[in-house]
Amino acid sequence: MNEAKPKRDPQRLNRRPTEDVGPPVVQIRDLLTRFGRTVVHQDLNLDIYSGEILSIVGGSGTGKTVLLRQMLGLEHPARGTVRVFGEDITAAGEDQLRHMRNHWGMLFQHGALYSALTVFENIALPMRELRALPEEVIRAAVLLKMEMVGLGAEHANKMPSDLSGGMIKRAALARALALEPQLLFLDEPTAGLDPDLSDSFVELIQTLHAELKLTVVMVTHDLDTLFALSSRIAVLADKHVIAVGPVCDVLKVDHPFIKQFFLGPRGRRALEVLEQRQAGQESEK
Ligand SMILES: Nc1ncnc2c1ncn2[C@@H]1O[C@H](COP(=O)(O)OP(=O)(O)OP(=O)(O)O)[C@@H](O)[C@H]1O
Repeated sequence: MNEAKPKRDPQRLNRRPTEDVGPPVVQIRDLLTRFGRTVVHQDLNLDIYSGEILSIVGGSGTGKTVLLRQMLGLEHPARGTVRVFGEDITAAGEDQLRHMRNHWGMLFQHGALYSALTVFENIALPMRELRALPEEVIRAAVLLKMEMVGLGAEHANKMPSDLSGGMIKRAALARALALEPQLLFLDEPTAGLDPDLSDSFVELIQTLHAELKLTVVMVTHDLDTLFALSSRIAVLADKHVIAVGPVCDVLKVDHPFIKQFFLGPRGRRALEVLEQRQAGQESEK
């Protein structure tokens, strides 16, 4: 069980999921992130294991997006290491990073699709950038990805501006899955979707996570999404990870952010939904 007080022992901070899941897919050690005089992360440690959905939560400006960008090698910390699949990406060159990114998928909240490209071309883009795949392979793969995310082939030649918000998310997810990544990064995946679309997108992520055996790293403010998807939650506060674990463990940590975020009216409502869903699953067994 993690405690709220800052501590130096990364192993205690990063208790693994109960089953043996091998070495971490992402391992962050002693991270220091600074912008000018502002320190965003200090002594931040985090391990993310194969096959889990790890959600990062924290107050506004606590450095969730920056942390995600550091895992992608898009930003570099002032100190510390970020290893992805064992490679220290803080020390990797651009060529190596480009190669490594072929094993990751990313779904960003903004700029999800290129507005000047059709849905087909958007999803094909990562495959074309490899410059190694014949056109018929790309075509078949794009249509397969579209099917996987529930987008019919009739949408292939549409422009993003012709799609609904939910369809844009699905197309962006298809593009994130284009190169069959083992690791998927999601930044606010359900932001901007109404509750029904949000629920169906969460179900889609659940299905793909199970079928493709993905490891997922997600940043979200949405408690329903968080509770529905997360294997574990990492809470960012006081410049580092103050708690990480399954939601039931994190809720026991005595920290003002955790109380306010999870145990306010919205948090309680989302927890009730989670408990009802779990009770339903138990009675189905
Ligand atoms: N390129 C940059 N230059 C200067 N400051 C930056 C830069 N990028 C991020 N910051 C600062 O770092 C802090 C963390 O930013 P970040 O966007 O990661 O927060 P966040 O936790 O994702 O917040 P939110 O939940 O509001 O999206 C903020 O104070 C932000 O202003």
